[in-house]
Amino acid sequence: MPEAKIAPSILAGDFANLEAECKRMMKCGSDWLHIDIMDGHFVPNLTIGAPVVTCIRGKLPKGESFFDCHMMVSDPERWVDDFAKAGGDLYCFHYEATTEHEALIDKIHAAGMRAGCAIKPKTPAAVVFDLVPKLDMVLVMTVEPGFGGQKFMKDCMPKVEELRSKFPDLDIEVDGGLSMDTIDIAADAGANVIVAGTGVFKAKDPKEAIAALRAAVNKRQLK
Ligand SMILES: O=C(CO)[C@@H](O)[C@H](O)COP(=O)(O)O
Repeated sequence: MPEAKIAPSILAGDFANLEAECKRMMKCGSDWLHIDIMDGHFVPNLTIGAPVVTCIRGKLPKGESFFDCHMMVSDPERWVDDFAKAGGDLYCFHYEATTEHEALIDKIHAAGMRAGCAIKPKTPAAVVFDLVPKLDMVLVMTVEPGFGGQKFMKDCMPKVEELRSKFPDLDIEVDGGLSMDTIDIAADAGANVIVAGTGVFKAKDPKEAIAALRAAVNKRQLK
């Protein structure tokens, strides 16, 4: 299983102070920054677009901070070049948002980013099996995408188990409701990239929370 990566979701941060919030998470030991892009169409919520990501990238140099862009958008092909220019490192589109998966992955790679594919809770893991050889990551959503602060859906774990047993070296990300209460279930299933918004930003000590999430994934790797 690849190494643990903890990716705080800045959706749970203070959007009026994004630079400070991102730097705070990096100082607290986060590996990646998870950036939730919502278009009000693919999901019933609106967040930020490439201009905001460009501004954050201006304050956090590439190479020192990894931007994991979760594209909850219809027509994900449309934004690839903008997010590459904005300084995105990983462009994770939703399987449900396109029919041209392979072409999109090629486009993301050609733009210089890693490619991820996310699946919603009701989408079976098998839809991505044939894409995995081309992908850098699969994201198994553990809530319906659209909002932070929702309850972790444990019944998505068989999909993580299925993916981990077929693809031991794949980065498998989980996102939604991850905290110290739920991390062991996700880590035992085989997830190694952990997105946590509320669980980190609202923790009494975010540094401790990040370290504890990482320790839970590492503990599973030793089993
Ligand atoms: O993509 C999403 C929601 O659609 C997530 O990234 C959430 O923003 C995670 O927030 P918490 O559930 O950890 O508060």
